Amino acid sequence: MADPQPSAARLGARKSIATVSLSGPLSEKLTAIAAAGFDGVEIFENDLLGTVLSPEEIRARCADLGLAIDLYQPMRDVEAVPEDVFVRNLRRAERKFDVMRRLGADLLLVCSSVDPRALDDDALAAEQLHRLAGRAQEHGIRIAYEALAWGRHVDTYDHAWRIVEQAGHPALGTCLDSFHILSRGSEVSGIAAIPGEKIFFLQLADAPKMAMDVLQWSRHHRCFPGQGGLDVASVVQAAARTGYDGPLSLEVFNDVFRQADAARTAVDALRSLLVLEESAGLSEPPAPSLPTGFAFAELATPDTEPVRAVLDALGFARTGRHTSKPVELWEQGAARILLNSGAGSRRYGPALAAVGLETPDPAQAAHRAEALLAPVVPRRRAPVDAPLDAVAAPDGTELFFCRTGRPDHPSWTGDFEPAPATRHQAGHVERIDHVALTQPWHQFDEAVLFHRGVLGLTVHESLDLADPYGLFRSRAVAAPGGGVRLALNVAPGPGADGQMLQHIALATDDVIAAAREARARGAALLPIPANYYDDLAARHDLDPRLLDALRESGVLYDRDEHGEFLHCYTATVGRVFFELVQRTGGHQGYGALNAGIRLAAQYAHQHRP
Ligand SMILES: O=C(O)c1ccc(O)c(O)c1
Ligand SMILES: [Mg+2]
Repeated sequence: MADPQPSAARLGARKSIATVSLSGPLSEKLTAIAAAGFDGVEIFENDLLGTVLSPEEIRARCADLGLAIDLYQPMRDVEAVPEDVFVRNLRRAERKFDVMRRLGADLLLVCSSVDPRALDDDALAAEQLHRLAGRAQEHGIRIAYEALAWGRHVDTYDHAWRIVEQAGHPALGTCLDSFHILSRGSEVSGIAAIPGEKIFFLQLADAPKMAMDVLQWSRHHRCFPGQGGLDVASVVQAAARTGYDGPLSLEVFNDVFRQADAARTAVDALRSLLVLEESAGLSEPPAPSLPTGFAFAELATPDTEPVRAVLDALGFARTGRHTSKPVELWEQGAARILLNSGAGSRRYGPALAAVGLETPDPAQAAHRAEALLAPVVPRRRAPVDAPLDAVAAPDGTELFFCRTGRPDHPSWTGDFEPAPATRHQAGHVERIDHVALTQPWHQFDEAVLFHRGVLGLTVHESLDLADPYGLFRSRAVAAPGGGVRLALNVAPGPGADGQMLQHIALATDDVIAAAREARARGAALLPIPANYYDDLAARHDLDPRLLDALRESGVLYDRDEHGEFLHCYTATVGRVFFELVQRTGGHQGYGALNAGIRLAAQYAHQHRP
């Protein structure tokens, strides 16, 4: 769990979150929300109905935790109904006013009606909302009217605002919700027409672009800003320009977050608001110091022998030994692999434990990471070790901000002394091309936002990859220039052995030669089915000699408008495997088209008779 840093959260606007966004009982949600560093909450009615705490106890709990109750919600199906129905609605409202008095809440969200009895009559809607606001005012309560994207007659924010304007009551304003606005494709420029003091509340949610019914989309797939495909910052900016100075409040309905750990989700949520504020130009956290390359990848395993054998076959040589820890440095070209036998698990075998990122300004990168609530890795170093700043990514991988071999900064390589060389570096490997990290399924969105926000990496489109027992998502995050590329994959489900495999892709100048030589030196490379090459011949107009060479060396092939991508894989050791890749002509991909072949081949290899 991240160390909450409320001071960072308190910069900029006040920040709130709707209790519906998190898992668990209300009391645990409130604890998680406060621990992350939020200023306030929207209490969702269902959370109140389902708790044994009385409204007074919820009020006291929030006060103890330093949380304001910014909103109570929702009240549904109020407006534009026949008079007898409306009279009953007013009676319903009185019950809510009473609960709110006991809670100490003074803002009630009313969402546009989905009642089949509601009439398409703005004047009636305005008149009835005016009466409701009058009643509310007697209790010191204000009403924020929100257009649901699937409202029966009112489904856009500008329509809701027109009704609020027509009603003309001081206790009636509007609530803007970025999901409803952006899911309908509404122009955010219209927000400028609303006086800031009539925007009573601002709710924020993102969502991946999906072609589906908007109600289902909203109720299952909302995510925190920066995790989906909507331009939430444009809504924040537009609202800020009106003079709106209320809280930025997250309201996310999401099947995954409803199950995930609330404390962790709350930190993820607050991080999304911090990144959003920066994107909207409302705050300036320390700027990212964009990584330019990989300094190293560290594998942890008590039993190093199987990995040493693979590294040796790939042409790496052991060149150094840490002066105070059981860690070996293996090098080839600019690719550096650390083998740490003082960590890792005997049960699962070798695993990727850490990645070193070449960073122009490591201290700056660490300041940003801290400001964005990244858990800082405690320095467990010997007195002589170079000071290294590191943070833990959501999957536990430690990310070190490094400056290797520069005179202006201590280099981690200074902690290594020359080791008796195993052999000469002999392969075609030039550097680390990318690292693929498998994420637990319920932390995927968090991981994407973490790498984008904390490291400043660019997020590429989400892909669906098929393996024999599942379909899972994959998203690349990369630094401009491509010096650092990470592929984030969702762990396939339990049906696919549920393994959290990770891999290190090594850039070569000649992958076919590299594969042949690695095999000759005893590497087990992943066999690729002949059917793949028959199909490849049909898909691409390849030189028959190249096709033969690919087939013979087990190399996969992909191509885009920029160039080619040739790659092959070693067998898996523990939880890791290596990939050899060759890019030509500025190819930017990762061989996604071949991922299904690779996964099927890995499955077959693992279950070979
Ligand atoms: O899904 C809903 O019903 C719902 C309720 C209240 C909101 O503020 C909202 O945006 C959606
Ligand atoms: Mg809403």
